[in-house]
Amino acid sequence: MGGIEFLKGHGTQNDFVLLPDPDGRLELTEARVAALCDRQRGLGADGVLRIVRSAALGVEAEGSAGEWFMDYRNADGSIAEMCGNGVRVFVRHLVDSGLVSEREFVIGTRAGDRPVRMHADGSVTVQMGPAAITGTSVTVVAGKPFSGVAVNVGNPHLVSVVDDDVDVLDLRDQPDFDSDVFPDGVNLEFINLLGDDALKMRVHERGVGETRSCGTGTVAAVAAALHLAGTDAGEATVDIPGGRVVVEIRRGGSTLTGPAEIVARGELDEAWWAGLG
Ligand SMILES: N[C@@H](CCC[C@H](N)C(=O)O)C(=O)O
Repeated sequence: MGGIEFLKGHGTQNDFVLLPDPDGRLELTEARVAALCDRQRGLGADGVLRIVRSAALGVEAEGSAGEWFMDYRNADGSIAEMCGNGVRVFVRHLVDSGLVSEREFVIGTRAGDRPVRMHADGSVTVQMGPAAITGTSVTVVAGKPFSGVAVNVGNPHLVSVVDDDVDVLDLRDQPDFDSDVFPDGVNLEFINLLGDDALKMRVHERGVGETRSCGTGTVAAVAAALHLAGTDAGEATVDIPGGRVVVEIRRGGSTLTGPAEIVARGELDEAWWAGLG
């Protein structure tokens, strides 16, 4: 008997295990996701993208106009609303594998439907919805406080402008944050402003740790930078350790454009999977 099909992909080095599950048959427990993402005892990834038809998901995908739904999980097994880099990789797979024949379509996510467009070079533009400024808060990295702008892009972010080069921050441990402001946890972005239309960013993701990129984080970062400059519309490149993306913010909406790569495919061992429970 064959194993369970998987693919491995990344968007600006934010990497994912993709699990094609059109009919929603896989039992994706927290333990299975955490084992798959473990870089020593599993395949290794920042998260899992389950590729499931909206119709097979029932209530969770109710009202989605998308044929396909991105069921995203963080590396620790927790469920998150949205993943900007993940959507691009998800789209790349759907188009490359022929599951979708158009270049423009809609993906269902827990944060709502996301219209997408795949370009000739394989890069993808995602309409990310509104990036809502929700207040301010403080995070503490290695004993040093950084004030930031809270932004909701379907999932929660706190963006701090840093005077020193973001490269010097030690993000190995979970930075402290105010759990009264972020009861469900938060993604923490640290940015350098490189001019009016360019940022450099590092990120500590909720449910993962430091990653080499976070798509929703880049949208939050540009929205916060514009907000601090007294405006709510503009475009910027964001350099993250894993590459570069382009973000556009406009009133009530935003777009994220960047690369997406599929790098491997194979089968999980069924006995290993079953043993994880
Ligand atoms: N890497 C993602 C964000 C994934 C979810 C995040 N860790 C959360 O818990 O909200 C992205 O590219 O947006």
